[in-house]
Amino acid sequence: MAEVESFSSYSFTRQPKINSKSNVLECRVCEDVFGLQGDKVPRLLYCGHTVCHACLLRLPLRENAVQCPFDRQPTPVGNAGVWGLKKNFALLELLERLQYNHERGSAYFSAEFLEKERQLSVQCDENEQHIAVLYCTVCMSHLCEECSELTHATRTLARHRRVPLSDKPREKPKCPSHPSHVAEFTCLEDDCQTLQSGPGPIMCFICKDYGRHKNHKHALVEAEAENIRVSVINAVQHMRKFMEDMSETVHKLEQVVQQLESGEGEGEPGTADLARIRVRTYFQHLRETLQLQEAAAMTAVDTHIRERLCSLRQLQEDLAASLSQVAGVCVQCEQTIQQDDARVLMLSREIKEALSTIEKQQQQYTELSPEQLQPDPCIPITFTKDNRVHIGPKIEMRVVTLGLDGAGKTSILFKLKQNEFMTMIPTIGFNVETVEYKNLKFTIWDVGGQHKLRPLWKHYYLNTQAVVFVIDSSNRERLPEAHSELAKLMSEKELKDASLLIFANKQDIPSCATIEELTEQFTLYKLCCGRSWHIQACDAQSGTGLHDGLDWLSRQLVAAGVHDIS
Ligand SMILES: Nc1nc2c(ncn2[C@@H]2O[C@H](COP(=O)(O)OP(=O)(O)OP(=O)(O)O)[C@@H](O)[C@H]2O)c(=O)[nH]1
Ligand SMILES: [Mg+2]
Repeated sequence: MAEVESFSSYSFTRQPKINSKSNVLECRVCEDVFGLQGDKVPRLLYCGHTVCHACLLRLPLRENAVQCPFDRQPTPVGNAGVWGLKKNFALLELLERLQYNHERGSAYFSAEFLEKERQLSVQCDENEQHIAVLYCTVCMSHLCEECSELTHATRTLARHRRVPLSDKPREKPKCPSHPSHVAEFTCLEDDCQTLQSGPGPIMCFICKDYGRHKNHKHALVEAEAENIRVSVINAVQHMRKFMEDMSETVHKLEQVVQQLESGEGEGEPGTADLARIRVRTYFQHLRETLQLQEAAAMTAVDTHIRERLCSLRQLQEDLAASLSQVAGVCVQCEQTIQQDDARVLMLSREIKEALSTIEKQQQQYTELSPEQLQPDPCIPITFTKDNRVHIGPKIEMRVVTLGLDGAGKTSILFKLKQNEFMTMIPTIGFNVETVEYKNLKFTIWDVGGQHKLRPLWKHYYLNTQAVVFVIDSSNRERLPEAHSELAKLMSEKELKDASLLIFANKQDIPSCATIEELTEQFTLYKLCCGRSWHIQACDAQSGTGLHDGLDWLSRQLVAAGVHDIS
């Protein structure tokens, strides 16, 4: 007994190790801690429950058997009575180990441990200003360290078993219908479980075997509560994991905010500043490039003006000289006709020479260009997409028309040039025409598309600003062939900067492939990735769509587009 005492009434200053196990080391009938020998030795019943020797002695014998106080299962005892029942050796071993540890125990409750107990925020029963950390299982009072020492100072009270607050023994519930009995069971029937009013699902053995829960499914209160605890612990673990994840995200957010605002290290710019710097640098570069382009454009215009003024002044001077010469000859002629006959004859040779010079000058005058004869002070300016300036009435564009034989290339060219649709013969070699449209002058090279002529296409690539690829949309069988030729063109280095206009021709023929079908079949978005391209439905017979195609082409060359300029 002395051993048990020394084990159960340890000071609050000891480690909680033994204590935290003590609830499994108590006899659940008398709530005294089991002993290694004597009255408190734990003995096993047939049903598996363990009861101390003293409590077993108090149980009534029925037909030479003791009934388990928990589940009323009988355990036969022989002539030796309860002395003959087996000791619970596993428990004894555990007890021994704990006791050994305890006797060796030099450790004390750590400040950290006491702080944990304080966090339960239970008031000390002796002094309401204090926070309890212990529970006296005899006085059933909650105590702080100080009050525990003060109130349990006497020799008898010092033996009271005090456990950390978190190890306070759980109270056994009483049966609501039979308050003198412990409610050991809980009913598992749905109706009893969900019952809001009334006695509820917990019950004693009387209710279970004879009363309102007779034949109901049931479980031990302890086991069921343990199940609930396990599921709550799982839920808590789940929540902790959730909290960890959230904290991690919050931490990441913090880091990102910091990196955005102030960068990785001391004095380093954050990503926000870096983005601003990039924008500023980009526009600074753009301004510098624009300034250079503006200067180049200005130089081009100044040169044009200077040359123009120079030639105008030269013409002015030439004409003024001719004018005075003609006027002089006129005067000379008028004076000559006033002279007498002999003098007129003498001067005739001189007059003839003067008139012949004037005739030559007149001839030169008639040979002057319309611009020289009808000078226009306007300076027509067009800006190209790369911000170059074009001075003159028409901006020129070099275009090559390619596609399979019979696609309608020549038909399109002649429709654009002469607005005529003629039955064409296959092109052997090429046709070249200039087509003027708004303020553009297209030089269009139409190259024969027959298989044997295709190796010659490459000779037309140099300096080509745009490729017009013509497809016969009505000939579905040849679409794969057209696709393969277009794919080859797209891989040509010399054409890498050229714009691509695809004319989906012969749209007048029913059942021809639509723009959407061709875009998909030719995988145009992939094939023409990184290049300016456009697919235009058209038919060379009526001319529908052809000018839309030219408009698109002009927009690839001219900055503001022909609509804005013309
Ligand atoms: N219905 C219809 N027929 C067209 C159209 N365009 C061209 N054609 C006809 O298609 C045939 C071939 O036209 P071409 O212009 O010679 O074809 P191409 O692409 O120049 O052929 P090659 O010179 O051999 O490369 C001719 O009979 C044209 O009349 C169109 O839009 N609709
Ligand atoms: Mg042709």
